[in-house]
Amino acid sequence: QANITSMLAPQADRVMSLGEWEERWQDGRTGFHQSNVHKMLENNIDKVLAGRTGVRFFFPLCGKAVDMKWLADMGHSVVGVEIAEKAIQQFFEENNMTYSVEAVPAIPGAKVYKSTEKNISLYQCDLYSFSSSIEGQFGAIWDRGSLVAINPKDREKYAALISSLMASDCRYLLDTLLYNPDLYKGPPFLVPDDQVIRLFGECCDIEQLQSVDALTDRQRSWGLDYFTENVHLISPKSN
Ligand SMILES: C[S@@+](CC[C@H](N)C(=O)[O-])C[C@H]1O[C@@H](n2cnc3c(N)ncnc32)[C@H](O)[C@@H]1O
Repeated sequence: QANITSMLAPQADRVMSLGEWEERWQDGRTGFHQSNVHKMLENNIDKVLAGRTGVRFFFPLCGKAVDMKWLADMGHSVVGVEIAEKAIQQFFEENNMTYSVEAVPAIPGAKVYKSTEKNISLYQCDLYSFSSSIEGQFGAIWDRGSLVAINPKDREKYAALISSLMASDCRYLLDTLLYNPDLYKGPPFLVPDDQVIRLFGECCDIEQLQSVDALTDRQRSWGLDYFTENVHLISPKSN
C-alpha cells in the first residue's frame, strides 16, 4: 500500500475540470481519439462476449470512440456517457448516423442523443450524475481512456459507480497505463495493477489479459521513456 501511495504521489492532486475537457473538444486537442477500432478491444472481444449475443455495453467517458459503432454493427447495444456535446455530435456526424436529442428528466441539464438506426444512446452529462436507475445494469463495459482519465482522487467513487452498473454476468474490460509519473503529470494518469485490485478485487475476479509496450512518438513528446498498456477482465464474483 505504501508503495502504491508513493508511486501515485506526483499525480494525486491533479484535477481536470469538466470545462477543461470541453475546451479540449472545442480546440480539437483530442489526440486520445483513435480512428480505428481499439486493438485491445478487438483482440479480447471473444472473452468479453463469452458466447453471448445482443450484449448491452456501457462506455464510460465515451468520447467519439468508433468502437461503439463497431459493437452496434455486430448487434450489441451501447450506452455511453460523455460531458462534451461536441464529441457526441462528431460521433454521429463522422459515422453518418442520424440521431434524436431528448432531455433526461432524472438528470437535470442532461441530454440523451439516440441513434435513429442503431442501438446507441449517448448521455451528455457528468458521469457521476449517471446511475443504474437511468439505464439499468450492463452485460459488458469497455473502459478505455476512462479510469485513466478521471481525477485520481475520484477513483473510489468511480469504482463504486462502475460496480453498481455491472449486471451479475457483466464482463468489464479495463485498459490501464503504466509509466513514470515523475516525468509526466497526466492525463492519462498512471493506474498501477495493485490499484486495480484494490478498487475492484473485493467484489470481482480480475484477470490480466494482455500487457503491451505502447510507447509512440506521442508519449515520447510528453517526456516518457516507457509506456505500457495493460488490459484486465473484471467480472463480479459469484457467491
Ligand atoms: C481521454 S478521453 C477518452 C474518450 C474515449 N473513451 C476514447 O477512448 O476515445 C476522456 C473523455 O471523457 C470526457 N470526460 C471527462 N470527465 C468526464 C466526466 N466526469 N463525465 C463525463 N465525461 C467526462 C472527456 O470530455 C473526454 O472526451
